[in-house]
Amino acid sequence: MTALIQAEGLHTYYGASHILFGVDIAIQPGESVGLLGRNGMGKTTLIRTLMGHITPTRGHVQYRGRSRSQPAPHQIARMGVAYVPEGRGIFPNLDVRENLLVAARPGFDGRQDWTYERVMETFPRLTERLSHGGQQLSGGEQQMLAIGRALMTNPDVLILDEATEGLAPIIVAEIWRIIATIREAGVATLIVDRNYRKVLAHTDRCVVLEKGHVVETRDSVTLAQNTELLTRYLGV
Ligand SMILES: Nc1ncnc2c1ncn2[C@@H]1O[C@H](COP(=O)(O)OP(=O)(O)OP(=O)(O)O)[C@@H](O)[C@H]1O
Repeated sequence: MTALIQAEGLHTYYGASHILFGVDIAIQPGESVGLLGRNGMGKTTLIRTLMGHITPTRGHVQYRGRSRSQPAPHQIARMGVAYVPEGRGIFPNLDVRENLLVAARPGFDGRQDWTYERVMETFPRLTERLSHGGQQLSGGEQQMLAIGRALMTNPDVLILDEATEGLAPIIVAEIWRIIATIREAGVATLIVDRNYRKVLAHTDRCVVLEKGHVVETRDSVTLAQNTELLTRYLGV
């Protein structure tokens, strides 16, 4: 099986600061992968490198088995990779419906599984807010809209960075329900979230980063039972 994303030996810097040290990570079709590690260990930097927002100084990333040097973020998106960044990224001046429709496009192989109607069914809360502008939505609704927009691109892999950050518990629960629905639909996911228990429960496998190095890759069920490793790498 060809991986949707296969990164090997990534080294990433911000100016003179060396952040990622030879990171390998792969995401297979339909697979749910968690990215764990304490604050500042390089999770967001890795995601931004995979998305082409930062160019690694060494190493390379293949998308569906294809390499090209320094692909732009829009080219990576066209390979079926959707990214919901920390802090969202919706159009504040468009209403909910417009935000979704403007993002709509067929997937990599022409699939159109995620129609406007299906996204609406997945996010019942948004149906009550259709004519609201992006800026009128609550933080949780904005997050749902950001995920909905990503689904409208019919991705094969959805990358979620801190999707539940700063939201009320009832909304957090709703977002995890949505993540489970997306997983059941066969969309691969890469998830970063402070709630490591939830990440372990909603993924097949987790990769642990420590100071820019991958220190563990284990199936999530095994890792959830290994308190020694969780304490060592997550300080819990
Ligand atoms: N734009 C930037 N310029 C310089 N250094 C940065 C920048 N963004 C992040 N860093 C540094 O890079 C390191 C890794 O940060 P990163 O955000 O990738 O970590 P993280 O694991 O996602 O943590 P967090 O959960 O705190 O976001 C940190 O030391 C951080 O201070």
